Amino acid sequence: MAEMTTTKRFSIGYGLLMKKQKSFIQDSLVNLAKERGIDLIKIDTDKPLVDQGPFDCVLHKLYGEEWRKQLREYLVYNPNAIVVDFPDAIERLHNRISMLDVVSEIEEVKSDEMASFGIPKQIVIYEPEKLKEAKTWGEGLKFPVIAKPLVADGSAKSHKMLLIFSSEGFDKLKPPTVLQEFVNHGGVIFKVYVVGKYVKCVKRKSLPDIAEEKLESLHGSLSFSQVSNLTSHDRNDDKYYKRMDLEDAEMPPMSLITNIARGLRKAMKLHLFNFDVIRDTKVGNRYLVIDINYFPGYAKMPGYESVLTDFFWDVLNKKEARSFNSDKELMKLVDNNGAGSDNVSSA
Ligand SMILES: O=P(O)(O)O[C@@H]1[C@@H](OP(=O)(O)O)[C@H](OP(=O)(O)O)[C@H](O)[C@H](OP(=O)(O)O)[C@H]1OP(=O)(O)O
Ligand SMILES: Nc1ncnc2c1ncn2[C@@H]1O[C@H](COP(=O)(O)OP(=O)(O)O)[C@@H](O)[C@H]1O
Ligand SMILES: [Mg+2]
Ligand SMILES: [Mg+2]
Repeated sequence: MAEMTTTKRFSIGYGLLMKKQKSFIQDSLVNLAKERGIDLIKIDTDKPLVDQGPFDCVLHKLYGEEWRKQLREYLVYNPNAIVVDFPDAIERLHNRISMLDVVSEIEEVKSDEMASFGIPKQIVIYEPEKLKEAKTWGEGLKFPVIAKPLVADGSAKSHKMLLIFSSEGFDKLKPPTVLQEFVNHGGVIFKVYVVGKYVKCVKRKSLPDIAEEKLESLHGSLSFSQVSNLTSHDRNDDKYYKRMDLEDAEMPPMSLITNIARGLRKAMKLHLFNFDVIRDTKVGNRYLVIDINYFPGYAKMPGYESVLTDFFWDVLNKKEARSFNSDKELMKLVDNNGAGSDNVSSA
């Protein structure tokens, strides 16, 4: 025990919105990290980052040019600090097209023998009027479709969705919008949490299936809060979900899930994210990734304190497979400081 005092301590500065601080920075996490020699320290966003710390690592879920500038500056003065994760890499997840594009980048190599994966058919639209002229409605997209805001920046607006059954439903669209084919998936969604090398898959309830026979009588659109109304009354919201035993739902093959997770982690150069997966009821062993979120609600993950503490420890002791601030990446950040260099997309 006496030796403990000589062990090096590490500090992690966190830059998180109030809501995230409340859910993520719990005493149980702070204390466990402390026992492992890691101090979690709140970053004061009203003060320049360079005047704070020094931190061995900066953990954040903050956006905007001002914050990027702060991070860049911090790295210039603290070149050995580790930033989890880089804004350029995170940004890819703020657009529902680039977000899922990455899935096709890893698709071919990783499809399992027993199961395959991909994304639902989708298109992006800027002018809904054009969709009225039937021909533009191309690429074999079939009703019903889900209209999702193109931008996924965490705002309430970016989570507002419509289920569209016929072209009349386009009237309510506020473009730019992604139209994605609705896929029946048995009312169960799999949320896969990724924390560096760690992968955890949990089940959650989702939108109920829409019977084919029902479709002829369905027109226009429904906002998500109304979705349960379109199914027969025995499937109505709570009652339906209570009866539909989540526990009975079969889990996806873990080998497939970990392969996707590893592929995404490497392709996106991100360490902290989750993704939503559904199983296409029609096909059975086909899995579709529908959403990827940066730094999700980890506190909902069983044993999140030890998973995150292990990850911090690995990062601080350089045990994470991928080196963080490799020269190249640091250069990109620093370069971006100068005028005219906009070639920093993570694609
Ligand atoms: O609020 P929480 O804890 O439910 O976490 C949200 C996530 O829920 P999940 O962990 O997947 O169940 C949520 O995931 P979903 O989009 O619901 O799949 C988002 O990651 C959300 O972040 P943002 O608002 O999109 O920036 C997350 O919200 P923030 O807390 O990061 O704002
Ligand atoms: N293509 C789809 N087919 C069926 N259900 C879907 C589809 N896309 C989304 N959903 C349902 O809508 C919910 C919200 O969509 P998602 O893309 O995850 O948006 P968000 O970023 O707001 O979580 C999902 O959790 C799922 O229940
Ligand atoms: Mg989601
Ligand atoms: Mg999301």
